[in-house]
Amino acid sequence: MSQSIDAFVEAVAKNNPNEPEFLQAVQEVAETVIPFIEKNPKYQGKMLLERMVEPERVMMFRVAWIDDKGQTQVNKGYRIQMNSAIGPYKGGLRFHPSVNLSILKFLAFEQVFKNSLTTLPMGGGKGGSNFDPKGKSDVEIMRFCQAFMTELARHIGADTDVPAGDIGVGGREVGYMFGQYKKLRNEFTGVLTGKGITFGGSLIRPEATGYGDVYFAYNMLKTKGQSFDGKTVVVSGSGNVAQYAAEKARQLGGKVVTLSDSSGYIYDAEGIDEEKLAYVMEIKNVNYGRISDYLKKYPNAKFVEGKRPWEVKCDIALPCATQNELNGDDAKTLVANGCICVAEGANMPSTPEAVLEFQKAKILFAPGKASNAGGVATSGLEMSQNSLRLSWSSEEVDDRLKVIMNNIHQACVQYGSDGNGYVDYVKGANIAGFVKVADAMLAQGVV
Ligand SMILES: NC(=O)C1=CN([C@@H]2O[C@H](COP(=O)(O)OP(=O)(O)OC[C@H]3O[C@@H](n4cnc5c(N)ncnc54)[C@H](OP(=O)(O)O)[C@@H]3O)[C@@H](O)[C@H]2O)C=CC1
Ligand SMILES: N=C(CCC(=O)O)C(=O)O
Repeated sequence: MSQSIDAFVEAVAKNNPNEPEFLQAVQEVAETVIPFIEKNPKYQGKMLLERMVEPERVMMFRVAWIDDKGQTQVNKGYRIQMNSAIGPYKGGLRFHPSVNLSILKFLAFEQVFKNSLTTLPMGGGKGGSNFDPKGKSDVEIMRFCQAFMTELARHIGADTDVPAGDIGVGGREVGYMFGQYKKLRNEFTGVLTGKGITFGGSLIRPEATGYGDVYFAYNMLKTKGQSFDGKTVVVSGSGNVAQYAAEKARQLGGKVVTLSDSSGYIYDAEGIDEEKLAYVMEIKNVNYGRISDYLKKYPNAKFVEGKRPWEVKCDIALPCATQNELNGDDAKTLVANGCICVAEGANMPSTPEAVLEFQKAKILFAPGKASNAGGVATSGLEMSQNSLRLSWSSEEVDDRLKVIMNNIHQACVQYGSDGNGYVDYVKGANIAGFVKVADAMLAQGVV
C-alpha cells in the first residue's frame, strides 16, 4: 500500500481499537479512494475520508425484556448514525449474537457508499442487537422488538433515520417494531421499511436484495457476452437474500445447486427448482427450521455438515449469508473450478485475501455495496411511495429496481475501468459512492 494509505489505516486502527470488521471495510475503501483524492485537488485537504470514518452519532442502550418463563433478559442495543450528507440515515437492523460495535460500524460505513450508489436521497446508518432470535417464541420476539423500539424510537423518524431488516430481522420483526413506534409516537409514517403490504410496505421489497444481486451479475456477465442461461450457480445462505437470489437466478436460466446456513450446506445436483425453493421458504420463513430439513423431502440431495458451499464446482457464486464467509482458499477453489462471476449478496462476505484472488484471476467480481444495493434501493422506493401515499405495482417497482441496478453497474464501469477491457468493480463502487457524498459534505461546511 502507499504511505498515505498506510498512515490513514494506521490512524483509524489507533482511534478504533479492537474493531477488525470496521477496519477491514475502511481499508478496502481507503485503498481505492485515497489514490482518487490524490488525483483530484477539490477533495484534498478537507479531511473528507477522515470525517466519513467517524460516525456522526452512536447510540448504545440497554434492552431489558421478560422471556416466556418469566425470567428477565438483558441485551445490548445499538444505532449507528454514520452519515446524513445526502439524506436521512438509512440502514438495516441486525439481531444476531455476534453483533457488536465493530460489525455495526462496518455495516454502517458500507451503507454510506451503497446508499449513495442507488442515486436515491439516503444517508448511511445501521443498528441492531446481540439478541439471538433462534429458538425464541413469537411472543418473545414481539416483546424484545417492543423493548428495543421503546428506546430506539427516541432517535429515529421518517426524515431522520429509517431502519429496516438485515440478519435476524424480517417482516415479522419490522411489523412488531412499527407497531411499537406508532404506539409511542402516535405517528403513522414511513419510519421503517420492509413493512407489511397492508401498512405501507412496498411490493418487491422482500425480493429486492436477491433480485438486485442477480440483476447486477446479469449486467457484469453481459459485458463478456455471457448470461445465467445454462450456468451452474452456487448460493450461500438460505435467508431473505439467498432465497430470492436463487429464485431470480433460476428464472434467468441458471441451475442453483446449493443453499446453506450456519450448520452446513445442501447440494442438489438436479438443481433447486421452483417447488424445492418453495419448500426452503416453508422451512425457513414458516417453521424457522434448518437447511438440513431439505433432505426430509428431497433425500437425493446431500447435506454437508460444517462446510461452506464454495467447494462445489460452479460458473457463478452468490455469497448471501454473512461477512467473511468466503476466504482466500475458497476463492482459489472457485477460480480453479472455472467460476467466472462472483456477485456479493451479503455485506462483505469475501475476505481481503478472497478479493485479491478474484482480481488476480480477473474474473467478474462485484462488492456487496454495489451488487446487494437492491434491498436498500427498494427501501428507498418504499419511502417514496410512503411520501406520495401511493403504492406502485410489482412490475413498476421491479422495473425501477432494474434501472437502479443498471445505473449502479454503469457507475462502477465509469470509475473502475482500466481502459483495457477490465473493470475493477471494487474501485468503481467505492469512488462512485464517495463522490456524491463528498460533494454534499463540501457544500454543507465543516459539521
Ligand atoms: N435483508 C436485506 O435487506 C439485506 C441484507 N444484506 C446482507 O445479506 C446477508 C444475509 O442477510 P439476510 O438474508 O437478510 O438475513 P437472514 O437472517 O434472512 O439470513 C441469514 C442467512 O445467513 C446465515 N448465516 C448468518 N450468520 C452466519 C454465519 N456466521 N455462518 C454461516 N451462515 C450464517 C443464516 O443461517 P442461520 O439461520 O443458521 O443463522 C441464514 O441462512 C447479510 O450479510 C446482510 O447484511 C444486504 C443487503 C440487504
Ligand atoms: N440490510 C440492508 C437493507 C437496509 C435497508 O433496506 O434500509 C442493507 O443494505 O445491508
